[in-house]
Amino acid sequence: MKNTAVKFCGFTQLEDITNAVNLGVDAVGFVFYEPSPRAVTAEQACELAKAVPALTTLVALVVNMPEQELVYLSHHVPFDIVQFHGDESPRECKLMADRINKRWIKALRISPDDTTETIVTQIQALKDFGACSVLLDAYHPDKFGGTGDSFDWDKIPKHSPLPIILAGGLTADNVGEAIRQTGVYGVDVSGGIESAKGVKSLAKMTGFLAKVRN
Ligand SMILES: O=C(O)c1ccccc1N[C@@H]1O[C@H](COP(=O)(O)O)[C@@H](O)[C@H]1O
Repeated sequence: MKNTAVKFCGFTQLEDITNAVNLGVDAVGFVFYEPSPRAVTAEQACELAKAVPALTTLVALVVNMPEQELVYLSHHVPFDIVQFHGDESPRECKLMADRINKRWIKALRISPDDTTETIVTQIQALKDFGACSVLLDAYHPDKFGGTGDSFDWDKIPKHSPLPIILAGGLTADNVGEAIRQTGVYGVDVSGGIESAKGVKSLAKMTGFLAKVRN
């Protein structure tokens, strides 16, 4: 039985990162998107990154960030992977990731109009442009992510061109079923492990990881 990789996203507090790392999370994410209640600045992220040990992946989540800002971010925050979570095209993702010499993930926001076939086509395009993984999140008309909404997991391809990270409305109550049903490579959660926006709950992080590992 393979282990499912786990990313916890949207950290704003040093202590929460330390707790997540001690619980054995694979990756932690910082949100660099000002309208988000979980947003951090490059300066704050630089301090928070001190709690991330060498073998835990640090992910920078950005939404339609101008290239110059991303370059600035890459010079100030020691992140490993950039997660594009906006309207960036595969080509734009590649160009920006190449500019900062980082591996990248692209979030696809799955709408009711999407089918397994449209999802596979989009994932193939990301692969062709060099993405290392794809993240599938729920579509929301006014928000880019972190909505707590999930989507129809039946649409997730069983044979994907890239490893799939599932996100959107995951909690300790549904993550076990999500993994059983989809067999995804990894899961990503923000709201489902919080006590308040941007503040993680140790009990919820513990419960979430227990359900993934079991
Ligand atoms: O967390 C945010 O505020 C956010 C803002 C803009 C884009 C993405 C955002 N978060 C990511 O959305 C998914 C799902 O989050 P949730 O578990 O449903 O709360 C996840 O990748 C978050 O990191």
